[in-house]
Amino acid sequence: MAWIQLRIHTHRDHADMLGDLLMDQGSVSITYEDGQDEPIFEPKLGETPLWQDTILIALFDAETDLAPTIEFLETMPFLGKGFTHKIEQVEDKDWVREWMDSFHPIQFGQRLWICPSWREIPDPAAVNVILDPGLAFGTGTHPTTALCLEWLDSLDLAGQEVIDFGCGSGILAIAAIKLGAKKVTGVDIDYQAIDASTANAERNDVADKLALYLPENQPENLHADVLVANILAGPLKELAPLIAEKVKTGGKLALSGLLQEQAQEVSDFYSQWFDMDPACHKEDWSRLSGIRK
Ligand SMILES: C[S@@+](CC[C@H](N)C(=O)[O-])C[C@H]1O[C@@H](n2cnc3c(N)ncnc32)[C@H](O)[C@@H]1O
Repeated sequence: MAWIQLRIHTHRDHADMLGDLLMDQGSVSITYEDGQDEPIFEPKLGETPLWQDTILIALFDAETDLAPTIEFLETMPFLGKGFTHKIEQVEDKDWVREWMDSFHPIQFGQRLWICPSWREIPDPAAVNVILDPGLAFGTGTHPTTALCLEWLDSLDLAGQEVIDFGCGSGILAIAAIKLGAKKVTGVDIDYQAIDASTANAERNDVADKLALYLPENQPENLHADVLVANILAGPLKELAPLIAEKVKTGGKLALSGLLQEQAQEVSDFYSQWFDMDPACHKEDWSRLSGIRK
């Protein structure tokens, strides 16, 4: 089945209402895109913020005559006569296949691979984490995850206790276990991340070494040899005393989720507790690392 889509530039204050109107007009799905370059990095739980300049895309069955819908929208005061819009044909595809085709095994550092379950493992003798994209963040394709995976691969984790703060899909926690960690604790504010990490750990046969907590349930006196936190600059600064307290003297720390321009400030802040290394960068993102004083 083929489709047509109607693209309309709108303001975030009108986007939801416009979406509802278009669903009433027979649209089968509504999607929102950034109309400018205004990144939204990490919305709070339960929030779905939109961009000031939002592009709304309404999908319709290809047989739909959109003329009455356009006429109707022209009566809306926030759009008006001759409002800017575009109608596009969308060729039908096997979207699941298309999506699956875009994920491939990726190598991080010397030993570690992240492999989608539907792909052949390129190097069965390597350290392989089987992981499919899901609702929680963390497939390995984002530079911040990649920087943390490369850092974990560079360590000798045999027998070490590790904390993964902001565990998302569990990708870093599971990689740490497969790289030799004795025990890993994953913490996340999002219960979907806890569920995803549990399922991914089970699939990788490492669930017995992974303990997962929402922050309010994490054990007191949780201490580790290695702590990795891929969150964002703001929370990393807020959480700094708590993070520092969890790392044993001489223990190792990696922080990511930082934009390059934020790295120096966060590094300076953490140097109260850690001897910090120079930052590593990938695309616009940075990773900091250090040793607990
Ligand atoms: C960028 S994702 C990282 C996921 C995964 N560790 C990775 O490297 O791909 C950040 C995760 O941190 C979680 N998070 C954000 N703020 C947090 C906080 N204050 N405490 C614990 N987790 C937090 C989010 O829910 C999200 O799952």
